[in-house]
Amino acid sequence: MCQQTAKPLINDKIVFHGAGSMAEAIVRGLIARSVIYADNIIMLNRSSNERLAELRSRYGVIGSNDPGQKEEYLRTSPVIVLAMKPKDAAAALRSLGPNLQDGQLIISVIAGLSIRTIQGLIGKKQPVVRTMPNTSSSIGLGATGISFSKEVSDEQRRLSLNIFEAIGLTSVIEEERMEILTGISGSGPAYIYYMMEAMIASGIRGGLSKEQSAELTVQTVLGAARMVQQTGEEPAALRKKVTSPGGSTQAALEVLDKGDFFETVIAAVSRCAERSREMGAALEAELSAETEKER
Ligand SMILES: NC(=O)C1=CN([C@@H]2O[C@H](COP(=O)(O)OP(=O)(O)OC[C@H]3O[C@@H](n4cnc5c(N)ncnc54)[C@H](OP(=O)(O)O)[C@@H]3O)[C@@H](O)[C@H]2O)C=CC1
Ligand SMILES: O=C(O)[C@@H]1CCC=N1
Repeated sequence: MCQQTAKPLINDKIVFHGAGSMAEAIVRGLIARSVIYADNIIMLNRSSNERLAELRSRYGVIGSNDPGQKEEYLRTSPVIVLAMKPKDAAAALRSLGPNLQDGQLIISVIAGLSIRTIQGLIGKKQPVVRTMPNTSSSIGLGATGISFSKEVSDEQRRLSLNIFEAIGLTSVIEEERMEILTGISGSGPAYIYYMMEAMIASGIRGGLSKEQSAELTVQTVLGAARMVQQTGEEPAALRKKVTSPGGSTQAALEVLDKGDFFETVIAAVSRCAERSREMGAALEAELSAETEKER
């Protein structure tokens, strides 16, 4: 008897234009959740054949560096995810523009790059979804901010949400909030890892083995995040429950406060948002310079 296999949620071909850490995190998450067949995912990069071979063997995706094939994939795929570094985006978008067909959906994960600048560099009012995911998408625990250009159809909106909902939480926001979101959830995993690095190092300095210190730190971070999620209590309320008056936690928090921990984190998030805006402004300036040259 012929076995019925469930159709995956996403049946469109998706091209990843850029095949680095963020593209891999999304692809890994999508494949792990079986929401798309691997051979519907095409990964392109600029030059690294070894990287594409690695991705092909790891996930069964299609990866190509052949200029003719790349052009064909970009011309025909209904969805193109822009996943190169901001510094490479202007050149990539300028050469992409003439190949695009009306209605092909552009999804960007590039920090700072606005919808307006994307459409300007492409030279067309293409439907654009601007997102800011994070690398935890690779294990289905991503947090992605999403904004839509007005050209995005309902169907394309649903498709974009399907992609990012499959790999974590999504939050549809006004585009002007994308930079602050980048400061919280796009770059946020790095702050938590940094904190963990410091906690692990202190455990080792205090005589724990590296393994013990790492294991205890991971479980502590995981447990703390789950506590906030599952109890619904505010982090401040949960912190108070750990902190006995005059006890060891209070002593530790006083040291953090001496280093202005709370305001330092706020300053870091704010600098991250500002840096995203600077990167966006640099790309917008490239667009303006080009428009000026054409006059
Ligand atoms: N890493 C993260 O945590 C997050 C990153 N982002 C955003 O994702 C984007 C990518 O970051 P990340 O994955 O870390 O970067 P990586 O450096 O890991 O990857 C960049 C990729 O882009 C490719 N590339 C460069 N130029 C072109 C081009 N012209 N055409 C096709 N591919 C090209 C590179 O190919 P090659 O190696 O061959 O040059 C490489 O595969 C950035 O814009 C960043 O802002 C967003 C959220 C989180
Ligand atoms: O560091 C960066 O620019 C990117 C954006 C968010 C996370 N990484």
